[in-house]
Amino acid sequence: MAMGIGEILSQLGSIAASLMFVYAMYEQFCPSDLRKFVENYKHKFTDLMSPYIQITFNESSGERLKQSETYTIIQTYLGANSSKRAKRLEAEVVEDSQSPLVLSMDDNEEIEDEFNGVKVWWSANSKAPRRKASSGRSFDVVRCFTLTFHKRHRDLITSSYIQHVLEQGKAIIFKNRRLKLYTNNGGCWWMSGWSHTNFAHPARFETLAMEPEKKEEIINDLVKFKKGKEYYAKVGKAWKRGYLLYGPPGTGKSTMISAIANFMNYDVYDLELTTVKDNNELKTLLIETSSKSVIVIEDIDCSLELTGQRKKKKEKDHTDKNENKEKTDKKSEEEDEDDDNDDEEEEEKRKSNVTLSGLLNSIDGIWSSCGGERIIIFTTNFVDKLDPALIRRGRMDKHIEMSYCRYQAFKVLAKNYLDVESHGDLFPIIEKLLGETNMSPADVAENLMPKSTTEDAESCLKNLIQYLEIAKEKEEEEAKKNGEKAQLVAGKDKQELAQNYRMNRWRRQVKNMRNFFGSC
Ligand SMILES: Nc1ncnc2c1ncn2[C@@H]1O[C@H](COP(=O)(O)OP(=O)(O)OP(=O)(O)O)[C@@H](O)[C@H]1O
Repeated sequence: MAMGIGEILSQLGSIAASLMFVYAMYEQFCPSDLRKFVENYKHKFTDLMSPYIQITFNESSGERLKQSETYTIIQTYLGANSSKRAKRLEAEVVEDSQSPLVLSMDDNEEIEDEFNGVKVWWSANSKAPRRKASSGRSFDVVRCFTLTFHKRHRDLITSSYIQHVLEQGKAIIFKNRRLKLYTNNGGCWWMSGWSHTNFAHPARFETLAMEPEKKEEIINDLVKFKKGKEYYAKVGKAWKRGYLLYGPPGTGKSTMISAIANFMNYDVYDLELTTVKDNNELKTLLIETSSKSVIVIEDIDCSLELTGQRKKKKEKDHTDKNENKEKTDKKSEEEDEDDDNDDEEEEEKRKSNVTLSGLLNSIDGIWSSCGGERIIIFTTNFVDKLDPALIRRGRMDKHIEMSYCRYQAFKVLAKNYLDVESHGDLFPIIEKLLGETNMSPADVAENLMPKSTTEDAESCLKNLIQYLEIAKEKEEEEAKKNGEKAQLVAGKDKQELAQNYRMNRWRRQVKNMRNFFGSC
């Protein structure tokens, strides 16, 4: 006999009501032990029937329920994917990030991901913590991500996919983080160690004025280094690179360091050697540096104790100076020496007890104790003053000369400062003058900068030409003076030589006469 729809619905309704009643009775009156037992078997039964596996990643872990790093990395990875796919998102402002607004999946939201053609599902949930935190932050609920996948992909997911998620998540965190500038000159003798601020120098390779081939060579070297993890491991070398930047003041050594840090997305450790007490403190500071960083020692020649070759060179300079003293005007020489002594005293005061060997040991030591991915950069205005041991290949792998501004470098500055790439009349004049004068990019840049809002590019270029002409004249005068001085010295030398020659000839004649009369 056929049942009417109304009858079916009323029967279904009464079954549902009975089930709900039974469930409510079970929840209320069933002893907790029995309930646990039932739950356990219920899970076992569903696990047996379900072809899916679930892995849960909790927000907090450990005794103190600390924020789990893995959870944060997964959250970042899913954030990048879910912001495009999920409908309910949670927003958070993270201070130390370049993109401070971070979006992640909201509770009970689910998204699908695909890896090597295999589909997986991630869901965000909350649950009660298994145990209470012993101290510190306490949680009413613990948030977690659940990864669901088919059991036939277990190996792929557990070995490769999770690895992929962690790598991608870390890469996103690394890309978005704010760079830090660490310094060790806290200013107080009792405060050793690094302090940091955000690193926000705008220098980029695109705005760095130097010969394009040289720039490209450096960029290629950096790219090779960045991708070189396996290579360095294969050849058994620490994953580090040393650069020596040398050249006159204002040629862009510090600017280059900032451009390198921005290009590599590395933190900068600006090591002020003169405030480091001794070799031990230096070692500690270097060990505390993190990987993916640039360690910088500026003006290395001024910071170190006089050792080895520098000592010898100084002694030689001193002897040379004494010899010159006899040849040049005594008064001006005394004035010069007074100035030199003042400079030396000042330099001596600034020096710490870090020795060259201490620096070499510390630098070599960090590579064996801290792993890699660090770039170390020394800068100097006087490359000849440096001990060869300090800058030998292997320690300073690449020696980069930062030179005076020539035409190609000027073009970059003109583009940066005036937004002009050519000027039919003025560019050729500037090209010629830059070839005849030694002017630093800093000076060229200063002269290119408009002095008022009404000054246009052409008048800035004309200012530069005027400045270059004056500089050229000065250089020529200087060269003339030096030439005259050299001639004077050479003239005095000639007179002395002639006098010596006459004396020797006279001595020889006397000696011959003595011999002659002696033999008679
Ligand atoms: N090659 C360059 N490209 C772009 N700008 C430069 C360059 N060289 C110098 N400048 C400009 O000049 C200023 C000074 O340059 P920087 O401090 O980098 O020179 P430096 O070689 O480190 O000088 P010092 O030896 O005195 O420390 C920079 O702020 C920058 O604006």
